[in-house]
Amino acid sequence: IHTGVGIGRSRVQHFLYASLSNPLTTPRRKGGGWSSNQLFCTASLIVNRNNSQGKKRNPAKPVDKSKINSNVSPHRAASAVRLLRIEQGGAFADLLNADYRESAIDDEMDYIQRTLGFRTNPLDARNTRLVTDIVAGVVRWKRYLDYLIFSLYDGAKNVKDMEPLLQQILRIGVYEIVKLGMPPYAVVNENVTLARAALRAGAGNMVNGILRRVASDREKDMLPLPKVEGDDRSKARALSVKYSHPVWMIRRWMTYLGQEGAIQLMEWNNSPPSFSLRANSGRGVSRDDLVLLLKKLNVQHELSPHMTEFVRLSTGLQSVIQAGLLKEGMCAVQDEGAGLVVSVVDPQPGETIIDCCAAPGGKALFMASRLQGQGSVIAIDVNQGRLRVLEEAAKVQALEGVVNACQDDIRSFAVGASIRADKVLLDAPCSGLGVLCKKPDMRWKRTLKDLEQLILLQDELLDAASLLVKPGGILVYSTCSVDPGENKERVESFLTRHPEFIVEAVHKYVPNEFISEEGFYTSHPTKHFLDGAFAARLFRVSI
Ligand SMILES: C[S@@+](CC[C@H](N)C(=O)[O-])C[C@H]1O[C@@H](n2cnc3c(N)ncnc32)[C@H](O)[C@@H]1O
Repeated sequence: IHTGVGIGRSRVQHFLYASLSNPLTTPRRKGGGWSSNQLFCTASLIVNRNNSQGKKRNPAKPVDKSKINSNVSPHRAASAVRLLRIEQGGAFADLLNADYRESAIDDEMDYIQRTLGFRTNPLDARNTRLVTDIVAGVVRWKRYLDYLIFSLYDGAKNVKDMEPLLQQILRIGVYEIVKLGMPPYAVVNENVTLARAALRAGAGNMVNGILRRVASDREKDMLPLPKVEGDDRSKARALSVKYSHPVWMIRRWMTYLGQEGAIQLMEWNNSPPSFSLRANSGRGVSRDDLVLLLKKLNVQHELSPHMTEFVRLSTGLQSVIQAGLLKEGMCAVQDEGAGLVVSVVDPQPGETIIDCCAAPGGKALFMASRLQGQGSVIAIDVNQGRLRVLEEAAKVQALEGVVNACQDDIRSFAVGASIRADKVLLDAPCSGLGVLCKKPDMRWKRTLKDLEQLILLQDELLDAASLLVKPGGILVYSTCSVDPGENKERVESFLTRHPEFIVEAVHKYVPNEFISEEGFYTSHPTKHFLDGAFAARLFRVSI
């Protein structure tokens, strides 16, 4: 029996046959737990190593100093370039900022040089955090920022008429003044300098005019805003500017959450996200151990009231990342909303679990850690690149003996397979409408047409996943959406096609506050202050 990740489909099936008749019992590492002494030593080592790494953060390759423009603010130049890359589809808004490799910092400077024609002074840790915050904020507030810019500037009818770099510089400036409340004088000067250096004097003049006008209108509390009035369509259009979301999403939310509910959800999506960490029992790290490490790093935290492995951070995620706790596999960043889906699956040692859409592995690895070294998680995903991330994470978290990755489309896998698992998780591709707070660019990428296509795909994947459940076994269908069309309606439709399944209410598995009247698990951001998530537990009564 193989214990490594990355095996092909036929080997997975062979593995399954073997493990079903003879459950895999990988023993837990002897002495796998960590003493508090070990943990303190580890934390010190990590912190010290990080400090020494910090000294090495100067660019490794020789820099042509003549091309460094030290008048330009590094975080604004980097933000403008990153925003351009996001808009052109080459990057995404990374809130974790987890890439502290020298090469990544070099890459950022290379992009700046290629786009603007010069380098800036290097980004220090504070500047790097500012870039993350500004980029995420500008992406979130894009529609509102553009409304302000084009209400105050009549040279262009709409965004498309303005050159892209100028547009990003203006958005950054307006965001800094209006949403961050930064001193207007500095914001105007710095963004004018950037526009002059990266474009031309005339662009600097335009930035000067618009930002000054924004600053003065804000001072007088006279910033323009459309009135929320008229029929639903007009109201949704005005709300779309005020809360910077696509009209189609607002109209959908107004239908099933009401106008107030839709506004609350948008306010949540526009707020800075908070993060949770899961202590990795795969490496023998308990939540108490993790708490000791966080105390050592002076990171504020509180215990999750819902799950014994989870800790909530108020701030300090960057310190956790820089200290290497993720890289060392001590813990993983995971939202409790997603973690509770694993509680619905309720993995038990010795079980064989198939995760049909497993990558990048958040739930697969948490399920694997709950198996305590006995049993297996077959992690299937159609996307090779994302599956590679899962495989790497399985190694880091010392779970590769339990997780077996397999690249395949679950629809063809299920048709050819004669295997049946104890539990099958289908964490379906979805609109992600429950996690917009953590994914600032997602709201602009999704369309109503996507949602309609995803619903068709979810039905097909559910049909396929159901083939893999043994009689008496469990199928869990989950999403990170708050849309009933992707959640309870998909389950209702599945049950009409599959009378061999019935709903098992999730009372035994998650706290009551998360249980819908139909017996499903639902986490709603504005009710539970977690990511949105949904899971239904379906019991296979017959063959
Ligand atoms: C919501 S994500 C899964 C997240 C994952 N469960 C986790 O916790 O990290 C959905 C995944 O479904 C995969 N997927 C989409 N269509 C698929 C298919 N037909 N067969 C297998 N995987 C598929 C995507 O590649 C994507 O990784």
